[in-house]
Amino acid sequence: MKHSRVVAAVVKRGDRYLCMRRCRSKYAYISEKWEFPGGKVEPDESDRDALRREIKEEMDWDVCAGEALATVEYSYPDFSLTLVAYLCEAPADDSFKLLEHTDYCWLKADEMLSLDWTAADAELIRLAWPEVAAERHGQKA
Ligand SMILES: Nc1nc2c([nH]c(=O)n2[C@@H]2O[C@H](COP(=O)(O)OP(=O)(O)OP(=O)(O)O)[C@@H](O)[C@H]2O)c(=O)[nH]1
Repeated sequence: MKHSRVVAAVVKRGDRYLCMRRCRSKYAYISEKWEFPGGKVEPDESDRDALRREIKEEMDWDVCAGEALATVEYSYPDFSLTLVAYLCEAPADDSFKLLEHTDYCWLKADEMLSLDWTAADAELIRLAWPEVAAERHGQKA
């Protein structure tokens, strides 16, 4: 099974985070799901360089990765990944484009789990904001 290292930017502006919706994909389990912007790290590339490159490519936006927020190991039916999320302050210029996504929104941490995330991202959110996951679990019980 193919394994990739994937970096994702959790872009923060005030108390909200940037959530992006993927395009349709041949794999139903990631098709049109919500994710954080980013992509695969190429051989000999650092996480931070990969993040800067991917966000430039898919949003024409200049984002600089800050501290690592959380790492998730996840296996989908056809491939596996190590997903590393970095916290990033939103640049003052927020004129990004949707070159590879179909939608976006800025949500507070306690609102994020209302979206239909990829399974890896749902796990990442629970790991990064455990209080939000606990609160949501409590509401459901
Ligand atoms: N960018 C991104 N990808 C994610 C996240 N969560 C997650 O499971 N993935 C998966 O990780 C893989 C990243 O691939 P990608 O398509 O975004 O990146 P890429 O442009 O480098 O890949 P490509 O050149 O093969 O198309 C996809 O299979 C995607 O579904 C996430 O939060 N952000």
